[in-house]
Formats: sequence, C-alpha cells, structure tokens
Amino acid sequence: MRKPIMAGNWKLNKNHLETLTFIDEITPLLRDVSAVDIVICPPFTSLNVATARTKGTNVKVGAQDLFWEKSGAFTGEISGDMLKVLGCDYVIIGHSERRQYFGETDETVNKKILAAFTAGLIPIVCVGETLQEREAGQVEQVLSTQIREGLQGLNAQEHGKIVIAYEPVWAIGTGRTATPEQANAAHVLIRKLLSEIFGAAAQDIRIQYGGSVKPENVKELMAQPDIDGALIGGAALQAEAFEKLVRYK
Ligand SMILES: O=C(CO)COP(=O)(O)O
Repeated sequence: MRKPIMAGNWKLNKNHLETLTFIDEITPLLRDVSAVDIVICPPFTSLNVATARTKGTNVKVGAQDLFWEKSGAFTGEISGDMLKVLGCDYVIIGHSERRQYFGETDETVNKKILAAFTAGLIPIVCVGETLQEREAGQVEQVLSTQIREGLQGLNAQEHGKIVIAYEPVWAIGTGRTATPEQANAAHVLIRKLLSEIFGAAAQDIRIQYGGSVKPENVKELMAQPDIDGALIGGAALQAEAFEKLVRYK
C-alpha cells in the first residue's frame, strides 16, 4: 500500500554539465518503471537543468535543503518557492551532515518542513542516531526527540505526504550498513512515533532507509515490511548502479 520511493542524495557532487549527462543516461534506463517513485537530489546549481531535462519523465527532482523564509536579507539562502518554481517536487531536510556541520537543529528542521509544505514541496526528513548514541542505548530516545520536536505541529490532513529517512549516522558513507533487522526495528519505532502525530495515517507514511545502500544489499533491506525505500548517497551517483537500486527486486 506504500509506494516505494528511491532517492539519490548527490550531496556535493556533479556540476550542471555532469548532471545533464547523468539524466541522459538514467531516463531511458528507467522509462518503464512505474511501481517506484524515483527522485534525484542534485546540488542547487544543477536544479535548473535537472528539472528541465527530466520534465515529462518519471524521474523527479529534489533539493538538498531550503531556508524557511520566503525572501529577504538572508545571504546565501534559497526559499521553497524558488525550488518549486524551478520544478522541484521534493526537498531533503535535516540530513545528518547538515546537523553535524551546519548547525541544523530539530527546531530549524521543523521550520523548514512547514516552509516546504507551504511551498508545495514534499519534505524528505532525515533522522538517525550516532554510533556513540547507539552504543549508549539511546536510539529510542534520540529518534523520539528528533521526530517529536522536528515534526511538531504537523497533522495528517496538511502534512501526510511527508517522507522520513532513517539514516543511522554510523552507516553513512562508511560501508557499514545497518542489518535489515536493525533498520526495520528503527522504522517500526519511527512509525509508532509518527502515529502519535498523524494517527492512523502514519501507516501511509513512507520511511526510507539510508546509509551505505548499494545494489548488493538493497534487496534484503527492501524486503523488510517497514522499509519503504532508500535514500542513497555514493551508489546513486552512477546511472548503472542507480538503475539497479530502483529495480531492487
Ligand atoms: O547520507 C546518505 C544519503 O542521504 C547515505 O550516504 P551513502 O549511501 O553514501 O552512505
């Protein structure tokens, strides 16, 4: 009942020319796929060409961040409206790299989620614990704070299309994936937390797993009942690998 969603988070990779090359490779390969939502999230400078080149295809485009204000004296920032008018459909919010290096907090995540919905974008909201937190037995506490504070004030009617990405920080770019069972257990916990906010509609919210997802491990992760897709970094940068990830079955 939840349509799988496979998204590539390109991070700081690919200029606009490389973006066009990737899109020209990937769109013919994925043309027949309709059972999975496909999203690429290039850097801001590539979004213009990405939305233009994917227009009319089944590949959707997302940004990697946004700012919560609509306009004004906020040097270096990008608004949700700017992304929407470019043709973006999604925006990643609260990635652990933004939390770690750029001062993102649950409070700013919350403001950004609301701004994304106001602009008509679907937020992909990242949560996840560090290795230290996992080893200290704090997974539940960390996820619960991130969800309760990050998603404060949301409701099923207006915000039910939200996508959550569970990305344990210790699995990102490390080659160390959570086991399918570990990941699913976290997803079950997240869904329980979502049901406090969204009620029964939490059953329809898609929860992606992220952290060293590759063509070799995607199938067993996707076989878990509460894993509804993946947010993929490194392995999403090559068309051939990304095709395999989208065709995970
Ligand atoms: O952070 C990630 C996606 O947002 C995961 O990155 P990797 O797939 O490179 O581990």
